[in-house]
Amino acid sequence: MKEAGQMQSLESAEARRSVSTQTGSMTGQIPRLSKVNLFTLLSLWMELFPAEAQRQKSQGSAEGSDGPINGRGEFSGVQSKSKQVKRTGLVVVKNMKIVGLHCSSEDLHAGQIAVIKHGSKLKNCDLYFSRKPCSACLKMIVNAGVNRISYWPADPEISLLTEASSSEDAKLDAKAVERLKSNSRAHVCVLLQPLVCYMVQFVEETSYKCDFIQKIAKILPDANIDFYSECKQERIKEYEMLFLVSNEDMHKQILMTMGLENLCENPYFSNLRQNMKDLVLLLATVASSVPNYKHFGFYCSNPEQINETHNQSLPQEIARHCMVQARLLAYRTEDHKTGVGAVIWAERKSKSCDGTGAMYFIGCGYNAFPVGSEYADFPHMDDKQKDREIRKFRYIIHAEQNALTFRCQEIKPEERTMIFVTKCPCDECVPLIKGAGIKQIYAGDVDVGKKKADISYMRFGELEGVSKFTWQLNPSGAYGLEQNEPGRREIKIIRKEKQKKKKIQRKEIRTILH
Ligand SMILES: O=c1ccn([C@H]2C[C@H](O)[C@@H](COP(=O)(O)OP(=O)(O)OP(=O)(O)O)O2)c(=O)[nH]1
Repeated sequence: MKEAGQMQSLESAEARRSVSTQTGSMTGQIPRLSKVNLFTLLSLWMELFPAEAQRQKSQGSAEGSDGPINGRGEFSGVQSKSKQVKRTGLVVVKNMKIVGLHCSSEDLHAGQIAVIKHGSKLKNCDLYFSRKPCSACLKMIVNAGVNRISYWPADPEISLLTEASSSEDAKLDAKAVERLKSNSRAHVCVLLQPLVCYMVQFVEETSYKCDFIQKIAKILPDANIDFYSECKQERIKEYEMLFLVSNEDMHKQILMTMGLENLCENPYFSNLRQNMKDLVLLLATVASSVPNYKHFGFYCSNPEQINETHNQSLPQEIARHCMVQARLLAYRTEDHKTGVGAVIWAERKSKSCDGTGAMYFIGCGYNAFPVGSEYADFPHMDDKQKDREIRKFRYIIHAEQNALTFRCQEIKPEERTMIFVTKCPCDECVPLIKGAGIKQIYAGDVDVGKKKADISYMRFGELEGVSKFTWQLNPSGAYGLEQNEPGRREIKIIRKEKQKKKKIQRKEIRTILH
């Protein structure tokens, strides 16, 4: 209870720090995602990590409609019926910082993976599960001395949503979990906070306006303007099926079997379901802001680099997945105008035991004022403010800088380490990223080449030795657009303009040097 109290007071302090906006949002306030909700959303998002699905797909292990791969070749969240094991996402948090993002694999549950990866370092950590863990995971986690275990209150890891014959084991497991819970020091709880006012509208507005959607709208002006809403509706349906229990009575049954009788009465039950629905809607909205649309993706603009294996990009599905994580992180920003999120992943040479293929988490961050500072300690204004002294730029720590500073793993030179940033890295961050040994950058390119009064984005375009994958229409042209299609024409024009700009820049440099 004490810990829950601490968390509440921390969150309400954060709510007080939300500041009035210059951008004229309808509320006059920029809402921020609470840390509790962010961790919860990331745990759901990890449940959807595509790497394992890909591996299984390539091994041809799809098992029809009940198997892990659904008709669209996507992970449906359900593993084989006989095993009754659901795929689970997990976020490990230490001192309010994310130190691990995991998801279950064919062989291991997310909780078991956390024990393998962190060992005794799990002591005093807070764990956020996308499903209530089973007894096999809980006994090890409790034994490691974790502080809190929070879980998404739908169908647990050992499914209670199955036929009576096989649910006997599931019920026994739920009982064992309750027994472990009552004898453990760790606080095992459902930790969903209602979203702050206007959060959903704010996320909708900013997702639609984000670079990725706007670039599609710009390059393919003839594209169905509703593609974003269509994509969002699809995501909402998909995630509701995965993360909510549609039948209220069945949901109550599950909650009762999981020891949550106190949540089965109204208004608690309806509040719980509403909070769950809001978070699912938010996740779907953010996910559709980096859409799987036509031939858009993260591509290298330099055609000479494309064929070198070192520079090869991740499968688009995984790149998009990591960028959505970065976009979720951006909703924690302390900059009331521009939110930026960054997440760093690395890839081992061989596949690992968890559900992320060979990938593992290095660190993440968002743009914020120095740790421990209070609202009004530092200036918040942008470069439209005449008085340079009260501009934010010299004080705010960038998303990439926080991700690098608070990383929980070393960056190894022999491994492919990748950073996903929601915005083009600025001139302060580019040399940091390169110097840290990061091999690939996935980003938008909206401000590339811009020099603003206090911040500039000149170095990203010129950066060498680090592969850059920006959000664009597949430049290989292998997507079969007609030559006279507007998208193709636009690309050619943009490329020519870029080349012209580069030529002018080079000329300018030469004149300065002489
Ligand atoms: O690599 C970067 C670059 C910037 N930022 C953050 C710092 C600052 O909080 C904000 C600056 O954003 P921008 O360049 O868009 O300036 P603005 O004044 O916020 O907006 P604009 O000039 O586009 O109106 O983004 C990062 O986190 N990483």
